Amino acid sequence: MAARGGARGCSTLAGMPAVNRPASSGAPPDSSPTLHRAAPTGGRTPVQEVRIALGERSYSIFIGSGLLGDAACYAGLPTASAALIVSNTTVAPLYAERLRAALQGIYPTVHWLALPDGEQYKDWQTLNLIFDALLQHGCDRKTVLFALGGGVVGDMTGFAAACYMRGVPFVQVPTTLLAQVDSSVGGKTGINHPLGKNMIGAFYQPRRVVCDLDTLDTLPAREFSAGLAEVIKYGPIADMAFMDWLETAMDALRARDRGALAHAVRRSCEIKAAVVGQDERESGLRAILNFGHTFGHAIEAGLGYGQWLHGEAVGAGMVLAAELSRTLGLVDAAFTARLVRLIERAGLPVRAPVLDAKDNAGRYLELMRVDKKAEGGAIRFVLIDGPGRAVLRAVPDAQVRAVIDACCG
Ligand SMILES: NC(=O)c1ccc[n+]([C@@H]2O[C@H](COP(=O)([O-])OP(=O)(O)OC[C@H]3O[C@@H](n4cnc5c(N)ncnc54)[C@H](O)[C@@H]3O)[C@@H](O)[C@H]2O)c1
Ligand SMILES: O=C(O)C(=O)C[C@@H](O)[C@H](O)[C@H](O)COP(=O)(O)O
Ligand SMILES: [Zn+2]
Repeated sequence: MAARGGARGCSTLAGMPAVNRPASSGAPPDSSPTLHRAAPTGGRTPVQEVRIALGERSYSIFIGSGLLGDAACYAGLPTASAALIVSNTTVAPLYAERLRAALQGIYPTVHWLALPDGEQYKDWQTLNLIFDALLQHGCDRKTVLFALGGGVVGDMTGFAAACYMRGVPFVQVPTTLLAQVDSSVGGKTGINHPLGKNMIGAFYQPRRVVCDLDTLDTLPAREFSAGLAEVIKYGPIADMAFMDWLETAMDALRARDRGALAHAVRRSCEIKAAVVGQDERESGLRAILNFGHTFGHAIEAGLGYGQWLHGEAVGAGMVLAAELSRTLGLVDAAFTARLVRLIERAGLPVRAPVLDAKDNAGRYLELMRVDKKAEGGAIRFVLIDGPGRAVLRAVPDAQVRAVIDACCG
């Protein structure tokens, strides 16, 4: 499929069997260990493994309870004389010691670094702290980086790994819901620019992803809701059965029920793995993962990074993108109402903020013109082309303006 402007049905996962079969099938063998665990005890969920099939860059995503401190999760990774755990000032005190203890039998030296916490620090200056630490510790080109934290730490650590000595291995240990269901998987790494979100970066895959569901217990409710936005995203773009399930499981998810969480993280990772496995560098299909993001990134940059959380901006952005799809006749009002209700039930804002009191729509359009999906000055939106199907399409400014005017503030 080619996600190019205009035509219906050009960017869809519907009917693509790869999305519905476990991503583990067909993956080439690698050095990932198989985690053998006894039946769950003491409320623990069994360990699940999702494979992302990218030829020699294939890797496993482990999902379960108590994984962070389990050395078995890190067996079979590249050998090195040192590892560097990159975290932040909030997550490091909670979890860095547990990860360090698990890694100390594997790497002779385990260094760690805590970056300042916040989206506003996803920039060059903070990225440079990782290079400073690597050089000050005399880290060589085999050093393995471990990203311990949310999407900000993960995106920056991955980018640092892509750049340091032109590439060192890295592992994602995501501790937010958003990072477990989305940012730790698929190899998009990078930093923000004041003029545009994630504008500087690289596609660079981790060697493994270890999702410890227990870490979500300490996540603030607002951050948890933000993560739910990226979970909800997978329904309208790829899997309406998952959206049905989310409608029944939303209360359990928000109560952080382990079983519900395990299913949400696994299914999200399966869908993302299937998409990325077909289009690693976003030449087409992968753009569907950007549903809600064209508007969402404008909100983040327009308000100033960190004012609205990424997931909050994506939640309101999905409402705008769904409404745009409706005005173009791609979905009906019942579908958009259903999606808006689900986003609301996740504890997310459904009305986008006003970015400019004088010309709000003009400001949105200005910010969206730098979106990475734009071509020749035309902004291209991920639209819902019938429930469970997404399409990438340029839309005339006047229609975008009308939706912004109707849905903001
Ligand atoms: N690479 C990708 O494919 C991709 C996908 C989606 C989002 N992203 C990026 O991810 C970022 C958002 O990630 P995020 O939502 O994880 O935000 P985040 O990394 O800022 O983490 C959210 C907050 O929760 C704290 N935190 C993390 N884990 C915790 C825990 N277990 N207990 C208590 N506090 C914890 C963090 O310190 C932070 O304050 C954005 O920069 C976004 O652009 C990237
Ligand atoms: O993995 C992808 O592809 C995504 O689009 C996932 C998004 O949730 C994520 O926010 C991503 O970082 C956005 O990518 P960008 O290329 O629009 O910056
Ligand atoms: Zn996102």
